[in-house]
Amino acid sequence: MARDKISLAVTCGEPAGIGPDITLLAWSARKALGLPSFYLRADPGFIARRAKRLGLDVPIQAVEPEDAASVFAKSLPIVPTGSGLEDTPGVEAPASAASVITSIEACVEDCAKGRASAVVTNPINKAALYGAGFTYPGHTEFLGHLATRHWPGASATPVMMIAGPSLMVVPVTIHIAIAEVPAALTQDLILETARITAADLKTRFGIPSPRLAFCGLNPHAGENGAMGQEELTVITPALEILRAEGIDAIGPLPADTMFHPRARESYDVALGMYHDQVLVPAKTIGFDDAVNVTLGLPFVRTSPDHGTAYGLAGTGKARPDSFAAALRMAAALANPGAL
Ligand SMILES: NC(=O)C1=CN([C@@H]2O[C@H](COP(=O)(O)OP(=O)(O)OC[C@H]3O[C@@H](n4cnc5c(N)ncnc54)[C@H](O)[C@@H]3O)[C@@H](O)[C@H]2O)C=CC1
Ligand SMILES: NCC(=O)COP(=O)(O)O
Repeated sequence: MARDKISLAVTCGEPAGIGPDITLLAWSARKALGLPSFYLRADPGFIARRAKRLGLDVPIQAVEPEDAASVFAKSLPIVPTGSGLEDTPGVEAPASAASVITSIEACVEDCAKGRASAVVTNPINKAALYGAGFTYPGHTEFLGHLATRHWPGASATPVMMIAGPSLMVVPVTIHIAIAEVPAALTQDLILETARITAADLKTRFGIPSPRLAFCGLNPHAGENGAMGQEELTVITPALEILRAEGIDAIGPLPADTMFHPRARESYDVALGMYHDQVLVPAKTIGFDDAVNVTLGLPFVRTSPDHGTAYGLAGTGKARPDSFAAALRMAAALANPGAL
């Protein structure tokens, strides 16, 4: 199939959250938002009920992935996936967990089979999925697993990046308790994360010599060991290895002073030692237009930078901006060199 006829595959996400809302709102404003063709893998009846609740006139058409592009201009293409879902905005329904997972699996398989150009995920309720036996901390880790299922032998180490117009960040440790961070922060993990980040910024984002700025772990980047040892024993030695490999590795820098506008001019991506260290500045600066993109996979995956926002589901108040940015970025990344 010609590449321009292949659509993006969008997952259902948590049915009680705002995923359905932002998908419907984005499709409704597809021209103004400059959106590429996409299809949703979900229960069409459920999506129609959410559209009605939101007062949106969205014609829905059940399709196969290959036909999505040809109907996208006139109707929202849905590939029926999973079981029928109740429309209960804001109310967790444990029974929907299997459909949420099936939708993610099916979208990745579409990519592997050349039926989709990239995967865009809607937000999931992580705790709800854990309750149903889901063993991965989040999409990022689950997608790494699915990559090994569908691309045997391909290198698949998922790295989370939140990319906004004025700040891109990567957390080295991701979804773990803060108490576990020091033990999880190894030289190998820093090296692997940095190498994948540098490689993907070159090949996918078109930055020929990416500048990677690393946060310290401790206040003042450890103040020469007075406020913690990890900068001296783990981070700095890793950065020396990266520099010897030709990677422009800056730091470790005190995290509290590296996100103001002038400081941000000195690097292309900031690597934090734990989730909130870099996701707080990234979402504070660019909540509406930043995109969560998984590096290190053999396929393209993006997502809005926000979660399920239960309080907004079904109200029409959720903003589709970050989701729209995720769709545009996925389409651009699926065509290497386009960004
Ligand atoms: N990629 C994913 O699947 C993600 C899933 N989550 C999950 O989402 C759930 C809720 O997490 P929270 O930390 O509360 O974050 P959240 O992003 O759902 O909400 C944080 C705040 O931002 C607002 N907000 C979020 N999206 C918005 C939008 N599109 N338009 C307007 N306002 C918006 C919410 O109303 C709330 O005030 C958790 O279960 C978490 O695991 C969180 C982040 C990413
Ligand atoms: N805070 C970002 C986040 O939780 C995204 O996780 P993932 O589900 O994309 O792995």
